[in-house]
Amino acid sequence: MTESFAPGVRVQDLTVVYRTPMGELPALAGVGLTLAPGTITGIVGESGSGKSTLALSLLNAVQPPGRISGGSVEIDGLGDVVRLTGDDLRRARGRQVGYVFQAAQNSLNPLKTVGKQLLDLGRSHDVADLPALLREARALLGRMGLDGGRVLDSYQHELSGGMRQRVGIMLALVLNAHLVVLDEPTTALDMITQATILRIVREVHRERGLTTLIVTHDIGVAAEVTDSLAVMYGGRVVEHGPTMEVLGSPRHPYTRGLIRAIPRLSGDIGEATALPGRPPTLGTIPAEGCVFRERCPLRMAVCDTEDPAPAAHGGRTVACHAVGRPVNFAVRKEYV
Ligand SMILES: Nc1ncnc2c1ncn2[C@@H]1O[C@H](COP(=O)(O)OP(=O)(O)OP(=O)(O)O)[C@@H](O)[C@H]1O
Repeated sequence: MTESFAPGVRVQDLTVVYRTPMGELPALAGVGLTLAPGTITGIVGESGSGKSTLALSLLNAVQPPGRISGGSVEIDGLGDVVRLTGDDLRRARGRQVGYVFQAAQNSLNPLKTVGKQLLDLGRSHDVADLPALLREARALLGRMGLDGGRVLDSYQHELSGGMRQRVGIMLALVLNAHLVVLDEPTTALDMITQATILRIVREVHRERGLTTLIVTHDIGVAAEVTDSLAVMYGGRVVEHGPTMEVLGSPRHPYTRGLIRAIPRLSGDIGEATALPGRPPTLGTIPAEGCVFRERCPLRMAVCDTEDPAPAAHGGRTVACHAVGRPVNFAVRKEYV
């Protein structure tokens, strides 16, 4: 890959199942998602909606008891990563796809300093100039407000959760990958540090011409950094489009509910309305019909039997039977 190559990513019909006592159950069911080259895409949704599973699939890194049972993940310059195996897959991870997993704070090796682990990473990817790699790591850590030299000489237990998280972000960026996947990159951080990290993620994204995917629980984080936003529910992408459009005029009833549930900084906390009910688990995702119908104020008869396919509505895709159809006014009035 060349220096300025931001890859596009096309996830098509992706299904991932986990083995459970009830048999193999889908955590992702026929997911489609396109990441345009050079953009930052956010994935939001409640716990268990499949965000991390989708992020892992971009690296073909779903671990047993899970497996990708269908579909493809085409990354420009790499091909379908679902088909990559062995050395090709190992080389792609880190070098072409940089990633920070959700548990990044705990994923360092406790027996080696950060610097030693960085050198191991460099060697495993055949980096010829290891001193340059160390310099780059120190510079990235410095930008994130840390003393790079000190951090590289430290063991995991000598670093706070927030420092380890920043080490994780450094490791995702240091090999100069052009597709970067960040799963909850700022959860362990206080508000000020979170803002700093997000600014750096955005700056590095722009400077290097990356394609970036950020998984987050936090719609505020998504609003701040992403160009495009995918909303997940029950293993489906229910709405996807430009972030400001999705947040400014959400169309899927789940997206609306999520946004109404956010307490505003200014104004009455009572204005936030919790979404009634709970998200489904693998065992309770309905086998047919719309996965959101139990909590949906726009439920219609068809929702019980047909899983709505994502359909284009302007620059957006929305998977809902009620969107784009005339809806019973009494229901709408109560809901809007
Ligand atoms: N190792 C596993 N074994 C069985 N089920 C799993 C496993 N990992 C995830 N799941 C299930 O798959 C579904 C999707 O999980 P996933 O972690 O992708 O969701 P998520 O949206 O990232 O949630 P969170 O925000 O809590 O991380 C959930 O129902 C989860 O319980």
